[in-house]
Amino acid sequence: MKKIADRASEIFPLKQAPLVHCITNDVSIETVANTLLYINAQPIMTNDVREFSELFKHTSSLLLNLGSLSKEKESALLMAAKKAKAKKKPFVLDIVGVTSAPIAFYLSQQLEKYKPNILKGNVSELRAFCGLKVSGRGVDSSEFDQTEEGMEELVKALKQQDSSITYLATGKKDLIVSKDETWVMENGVEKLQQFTGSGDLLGALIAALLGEGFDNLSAAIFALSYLNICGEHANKKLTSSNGLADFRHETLNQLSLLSVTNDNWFNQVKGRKQ
Ligand SMILES: Nc1ncnc2c1ncn2[C@@H]1O[C@H](COP(=O)(O)OP(=O)(O)O)[C@@H](O)[C@H]1O
Ligand SMILES: Cc1ncsc1CCOP(=O)(O)O
Ligand SMILES: [Mg+2]
Repeated sequence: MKKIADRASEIFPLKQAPLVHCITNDVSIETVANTLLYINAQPIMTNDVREFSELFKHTSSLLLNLGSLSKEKESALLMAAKKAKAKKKPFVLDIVGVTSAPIAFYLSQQLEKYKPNILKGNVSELRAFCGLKVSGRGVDSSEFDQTEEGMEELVKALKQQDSSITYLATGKKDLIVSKDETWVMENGVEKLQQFTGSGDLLGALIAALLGEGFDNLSAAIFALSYLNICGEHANKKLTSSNGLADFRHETLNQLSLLSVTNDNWFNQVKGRKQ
């Protein structure tokens, strides 16, 4: 952790302004694009497969998000994943909604075969992905899926998935499972669950770090910790007259501020390797 912490102060804002191609959902698309700009990455939100050949010559990484699916988006997601594998372009797969959307679930299984660097979702989505019993519905996770036994069961199931992929399950505690290492991370505040797109923008942060050249595990740990510590700082700034929209606004503000005002932000990370 000490070695990682030494590098953390220099990560944000990103030095190389990676261009991140995002195929994401209609709900949080603007938040995702702005998130990338706030950390000095560049977003391009393109679903049109006719543009992919040219676009892939210029992009640093790719984000695929299964929220608000359509037939057209399904084809774009499959085509982008296929191209990413062929061109060795790093990509994140965010399996939004697989808990209760059978088409998204089937698509997540197909897309996994193209070997995303990171496959992420909330704890309920990752449980559904692994075929475990779930209480979560829609796109949100359930606290009943996050008991100690439930989390242990999920770690075991993730360890049996594809060992070339790093899996991230988010919630009160976050699990990162890669071939050789399992991490349990504990930053963040509950309010992060109460604005739509917090998971989606995390996917974009990870994709940006992959585009900047970070390895899978470092990209997951740095992006997750940065977002969650931004949320903690935002929460501290709120008074009783602030609502959840202010929390959202301040968390997004912190994406461009935290690294500048707290160059030792990584010392605030709570997490451990199992
Ligand atoms: N109860 C919680 N306490 C602290 N942090 C949380 C909590 N729930 C979610 N988070 C954090 O919020 C971010 C989004 O996670 P989550 O809400 O699980 O994703 P999604 O929006 O995809 O459902 C993650 O960084 C996660 O660690
Ligand atoms: C509400 C909603 N419906 C389809 S996609 C979406 C946004 C999901 O965002 P997140 O996964 O970050 O909660
Ligand atoms: Mg999500």
